Amino acid sequence: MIESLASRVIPAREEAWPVEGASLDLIAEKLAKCLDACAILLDIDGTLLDLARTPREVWVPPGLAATLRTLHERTNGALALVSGRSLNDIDLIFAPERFPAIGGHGAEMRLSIGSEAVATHAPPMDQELKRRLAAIARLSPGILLEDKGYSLALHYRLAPHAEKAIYEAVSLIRADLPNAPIEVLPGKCVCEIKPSGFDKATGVRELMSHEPFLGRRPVFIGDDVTDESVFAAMPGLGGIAFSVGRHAQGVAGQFDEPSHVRAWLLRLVNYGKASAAS
Ligand SMILES: O=P(O)(O)OC[C@H]1O[C@H](O[C@H]2O[C@H](CO)[C@@H](O)[C@H](O)[C@H]2O)[C@H](O)[C@@H](O)[C@@H]1O
Repeated sequence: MIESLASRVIPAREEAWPVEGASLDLIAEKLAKCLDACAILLDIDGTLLDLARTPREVWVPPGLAATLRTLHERTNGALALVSGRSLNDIDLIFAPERFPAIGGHGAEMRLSIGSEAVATHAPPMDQELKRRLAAIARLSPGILLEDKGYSLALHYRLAPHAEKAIYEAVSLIRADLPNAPIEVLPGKCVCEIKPSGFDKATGVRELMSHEPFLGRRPVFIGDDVTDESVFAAMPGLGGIAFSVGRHAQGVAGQFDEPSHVRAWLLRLVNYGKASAAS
């Protein structure tokens, strides 16, 4: 599957495709010339948006939605958000904008702004299991529950001392249910219990097998452990990846923080304008 997709990658004008070791600025300049052969894939929390104390407190800075909209147009619709959040949540954050997206770490996918989710890889989580996991929040004030329907996330950014106790409590519940098809996904101050069998990389591979993404070179930016599967998938898809806030295996470059990602995306848009005019 990976090979067949890679072999269908548009051999993007070689002079335009960024070379290894190039500066982020030069990469933006080169990518701007071949956006019609690229797919732009962007993680949300910690990549596009600054991290906030709680999931509800994130904020979309002025200009970001317009930048994403322009990139969506310049790639003929091949821009997608790739997130651990549910599609519903993504839409609330970016409202009134809507973008193609992979939600729930690959549980859900929407191929175009106007379409509904085309893939739902996860049935609702068993209610009894959810109740047991939710009770873990009683361990300490400050532990927040995020119910995504098919998964449950326990956030401890406001109760960092509770991290060990949360993971221990989750392990005990899992030990009780050795055959349950679930896995624990550690994120930034969050412990998520999700169905096994998919991740962001499976979501991205599936997305890239559909129009308008099919045959394009993906450019992915992500910050978290949960983005590493996508970093690893990029070479097989003929794409490149960038990390945020830390070095990661196999990435072509690193941004220090989300505001640098936003500024780089804006440069990409502006370089694109300049090359369209010349
Ligand atoms: O894949 P992403 O788009 O990066 O989403 C990952 C998780 O992001 C959210 O949690 C994280 O961001 C919150 C807001 O900044 C922060 O308070 C929390 O500590 C982080 O873990 C979201 O709530 C999760 O569902 C996503 O899986």
